[in-house]
Amino acid sequence: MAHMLDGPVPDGARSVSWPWYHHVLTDELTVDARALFEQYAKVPPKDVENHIYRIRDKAWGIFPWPCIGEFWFLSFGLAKHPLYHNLVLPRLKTGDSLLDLGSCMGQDLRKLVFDGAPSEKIYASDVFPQYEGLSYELWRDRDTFPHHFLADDVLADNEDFMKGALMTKLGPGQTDIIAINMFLHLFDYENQLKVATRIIRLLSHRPGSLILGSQAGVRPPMEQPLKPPFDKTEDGETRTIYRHSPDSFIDLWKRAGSFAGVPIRVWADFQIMEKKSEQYPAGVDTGLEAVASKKPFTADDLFSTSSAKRVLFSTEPEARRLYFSIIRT
Ligand SMILES: C[S@@+](CC[C@H](N)C(=O)[O-])C[C@H]1O[C@@H](n2cnc3c(N)ncnc32)[C@H](O)[C@@H]1O
Repeated sequence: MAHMLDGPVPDGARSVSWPWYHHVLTDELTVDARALFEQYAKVPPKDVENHIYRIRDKAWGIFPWPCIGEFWFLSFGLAKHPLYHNLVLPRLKTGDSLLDLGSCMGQDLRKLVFDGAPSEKIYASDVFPQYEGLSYELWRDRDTFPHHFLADDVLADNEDFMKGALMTKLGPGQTDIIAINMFLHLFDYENQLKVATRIIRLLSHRPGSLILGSQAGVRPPMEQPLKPPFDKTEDGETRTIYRHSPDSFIDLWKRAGSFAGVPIRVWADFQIMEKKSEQYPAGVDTGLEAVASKKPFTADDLFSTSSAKRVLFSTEPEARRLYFSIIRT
């Protein structure tokens, strides 16, 4: 099955004329994002924008992902997940390990460390090995951030995947938390199932181990052709991706759980709004305090009470951000 990384990058794909290459920062550099550059990366305030433009253009030269062109890497997707503060951070502080799969510029891991997570057991993995060096350049932490980058291709054939860095350096059944942000939606259905099954195999055998993230979603779920110039392979084969609704996403993971022979519970829902300031309309009980007061946070909190769900709202049919958690039971 053809996918985006099959074959050479099409001619002109790195042109800065594509609409997903934004020439200037507008509201992407939030106060929170700026804080990370100034306080974590120690970039002088007046240099922050130019620092971002310079490294963003290097990343565009590696591969012209929309998340690079649109400065999505400044939005720290993991930190917006409803379980970030209540579950992910506390568990890392008590010794859990975390893998960021499809880590790109490594921003979610730096945000975790900035928010107090220890860095010893956090790992990044991406198909492009160049992101390791570029992340150090962006975050200026080569001497302090662990060199835990595993270059690997989650779509590799079985033999190569078994010999790859994820399986040999990290190993099956080892990782307590696996973050996949803006990742699975890059693939067609068949490849999503293959990758989801591999992710479940990487997950720790301990009940409560967690896979979480967010990605683009749509209702009803559908296969979509990729946008030009990635819509066709050199041989003229059409490239497609699969966009999920919460229900189809849950079904995908249940199938992957059965393939892997691992018991899991899956939760997925759309979130109405992207911007934090708009997320919780006045008067809405977010449920976060109720969640925070519960120790320990259990799988039941996520699935059978409304606590996590109350921060999220299913909405009308259209493209939305889909948030999800998969817990090993
Ligand atoms: C859209 S970016 C998202 C990056 C980041 N997680 C975020 O939320 O901004 C997807 C990432 O997945 C990586 N990726 C794509 N195909 C992959 C594959 N077959 N194996 C491993 N990583 C892959 C890309 O290189 C890219 O860094």
